[in-house]
Parts: sequence; structure tokens; C-alpha cells
Amino acid sequence: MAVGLTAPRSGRSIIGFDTKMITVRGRSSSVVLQHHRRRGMMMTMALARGNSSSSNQQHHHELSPPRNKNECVQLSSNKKATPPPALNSSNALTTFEQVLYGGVAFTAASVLKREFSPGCELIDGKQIAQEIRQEIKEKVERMKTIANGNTPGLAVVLVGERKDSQSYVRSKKKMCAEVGIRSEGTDLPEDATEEEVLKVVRAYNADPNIHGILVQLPMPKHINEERVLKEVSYEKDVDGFHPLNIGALSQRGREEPRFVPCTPRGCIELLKRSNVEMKGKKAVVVGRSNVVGTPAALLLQRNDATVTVVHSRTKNPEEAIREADIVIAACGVTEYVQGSWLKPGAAVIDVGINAKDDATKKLGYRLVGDCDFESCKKVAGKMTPVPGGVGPMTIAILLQNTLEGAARSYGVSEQLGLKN
Ligand SMILES: Nc1nc(=O)c2c([nH]1)NC[C@@H]1CN(c3ccc(C(=O)N[C@@H](CCC(=O)O)C(=O)O)cc3)C=[N+]21
Repeated sequence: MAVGLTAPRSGRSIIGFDTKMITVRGRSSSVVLQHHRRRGMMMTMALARGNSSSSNQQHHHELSPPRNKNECVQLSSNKKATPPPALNSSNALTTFEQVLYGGVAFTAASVLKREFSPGCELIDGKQIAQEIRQEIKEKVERMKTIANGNTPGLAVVLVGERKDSQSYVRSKKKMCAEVGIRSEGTDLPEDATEEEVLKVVRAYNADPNIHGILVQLPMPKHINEERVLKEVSYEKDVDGFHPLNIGALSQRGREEPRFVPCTPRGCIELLKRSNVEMKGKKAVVVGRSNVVGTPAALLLQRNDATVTVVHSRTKNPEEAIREADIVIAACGVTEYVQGSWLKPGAAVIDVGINAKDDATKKLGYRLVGDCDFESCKKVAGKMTPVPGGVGPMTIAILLQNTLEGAARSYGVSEQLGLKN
């Protein structure tokens, strides 16, 4: 039997079932919750018995049919329950009892769209990214009024014709427009010379209306990426890849980096906004790339986690992962991290985007992460899906970085409540 119970930010309790019947015996009452499907209708029945005045009460709740079989049932209580700790299959029963002891009477039920996984709460990156974009939009509006009508400007440099890069650049520009950030782009052909790319970067460096410059990666092989990234003014380096920004990120008690790489910052933001404590926790980063793994490890460490980085030459990565309260998977290996490697209740951030053959899909493939979602969601306490997890956050943070860069250049960071 497995029972899932999580405390979303609303403070309400969510209970998921994967058994037909769950019996929980408390100090003063015994409660039976039945959960069954009848002609496509999901029904939950709670029977409360015991020595309280509510004895022999019987509640039936008809629920609208679930939109898919992975949805689970939300029972809301008429008393504010203390948010229970993250659950996993081994401590599920205990925590369920605690909630009942808390005097919670289940009076209403509704179907909540989420993955049906015992105790695993999905971290909805799409939703959180949307919230962040809304905050940015409001700050861009305020910037206009306090900075003489000025708005943030982002420049995107794209070299070559990679379909995926073109599509990422398109969504970045679209999201800019949505929040009121000006964006412009320079597209260079596949065979552009390094000098041509550098010229474009220098022109944006000199343009006072541009506060962020992004050189879409990867660039064609004949171009020295390091050379180009170094050329971007570190004060417009919204990707946070300039050596001065990475260097500043790695030091404590020194000047703060102007910008932090978007994807790792997005991962940390997901943890923060999902109430995952990092202080004093063990974190494992899977992968040591310059763009994700390494800066993610630095950020976790700055947030007081104890960090282990595992990579392709690590002897026994499972050993470290088993101990981890937080896992950030960014190794680029399809469905690499297995549920059996996770510590029950761990928070898992899946950065991977891999195409996996799937004949049932129109395109013949679907996107999967660096974690084996099916097995991981049975053990993790919180987890991001792919797609809809880290991806949308990467773009939201790019916009945030551009806003922060513009606010700095107009001297209005403090007024907008942004870090300087
Ligand atoms: N200089 C540079 N900066 C970058 O930030 C950068 C880059 N180069 N090169 C490529 C990677 C990749 N990247 C993504 C952005 C958004 C999604 C995203 O929104 N993904 C959605 C949808 C994915 C889909 O459906 O294709 C999701 O995961 O839900 C993914 C990946 C930024 N990158």
C-alpha cells in the first residue's frame, strides 16, 4: 500500500491513493477511506467512527471524472491542518494519522490535476515560470515610470541553422515581448567567421539600449566559443558565462556576480518556491558542465547545502545519490537516474531534455529527462517533469537577468526591489 500526502503552498492536504482501501487507526477514531471507480466516476467515501461527536458521520463525495488516470484526489479540510512533512511510501501511514489526530474533518473533495504518484509532488516549472514572468512584467512597467520611459533590451546572437536553436531563440523573443522587454537579434550564417561574430557582440556591448547579450550555444565548431563568450561585456552577460561572472560566483565574501547562469538559477528558484530547504542538506549534482552542473553546484553551496558532484568518471554515483536530500540531474544521459538510487522523499530537479523514440507520438518521439520519471516519482518527495520543469524556468530567469541588468544601468534596482 502506498499513500501520498503533500502540503502544497495552499496549506491544504493532498492525498493520493493507489489502493482500493486504506484503514488508519488513530487514538480516538478509526477512519476508513474508500476510493473506487464506478463507470468512470471517481468516488471517495470517508467513514469516521469513534468517541467524538462526529461519530457515525458518513460523507460521500462525488467527484468529477479525472481528466486522466494519473490525477489524484484532493480532500480539503474545514480546519487548517499543520502542513505534514513530505511523504514517501515508508512513512506515509504515520503522517496520515497525524493529520487525522489534528482534528481534520474531510468535508469536500475535488480532483486536482497532478501526477498520480504516492507522496511525490510535481514541481510545476511551467506554472512557476509564469508567476515569475508576471512579476517581471509588473517591474518592467514600474521601470518605465521611474526611469524616463526606458525598458530593458535583450540582444540574441544566433550563428547557424540548428532547428532547436532557432526554436529556443523564437521562444525567448516571444517571452520578452510578453513581459515588455525589447528584443532584437542578429542571425549569422553557419559559415560566419569568428571575427564577424565578435563584431556583432562588440556592437551590442556599445549599445546603451541593450542590457543583455545572449550568444546562443552551441555555435558552429569552427568558432571558438570561449573567445566569443569572453568578448561579451560581463555587465551585459545575462547568460552568466563570462569568466568574471563565473569567478565571482565561486567566491564567498567578494564582489557578487553581475549575472548567474539561467538554468542553474532556475533550478534553485524551483527549490525555493517549492519550499525545499537547502541549508545543511546533502545535495548531489549529476554532471559537471560549465553551463549547468558546475554553476548549479556553486549555487547550492552558496545556499548552505553540502554538495557532491558526480560525473562520467565517478566510480559509484548511486552511492552518493542515495544519501542526497536534493538531486540536480544534468548529465545529458537519457533517463539515467533511477528511482532505486534515490533517498525516499528527495527533491529531484531534472535538467535533461532528451528525445526518446515513441511510436505513439505524432513526431515519433517524446521528450524525457535525465531521470527515469516512472521509477523516480515513486520514491522522490518532489520532482520536476520534462517538459514543463526546468525548461520554462531557463527562459524566465533570462528575462529576470535582463531586467536586473537594465535596472542596474538606470540605477533603479533598489526601487524595484531587485538585487544590485
Ligand atoms: N546561450 C545559451 N543560453 C541558453 O539558455 C541556452 C542555450 N544557449 N542553448 C540551448 C539551451 C537550451 N535552452 C532551453 C530553453 C528553454 C527550454 C524550454 O522552454 N523547454 C520546454 C519545452 C521544450 C520543447 O517542447 O521543445 C520545457 O522543457 O518544458 C529548453 C531549453 C536554453 N539554452
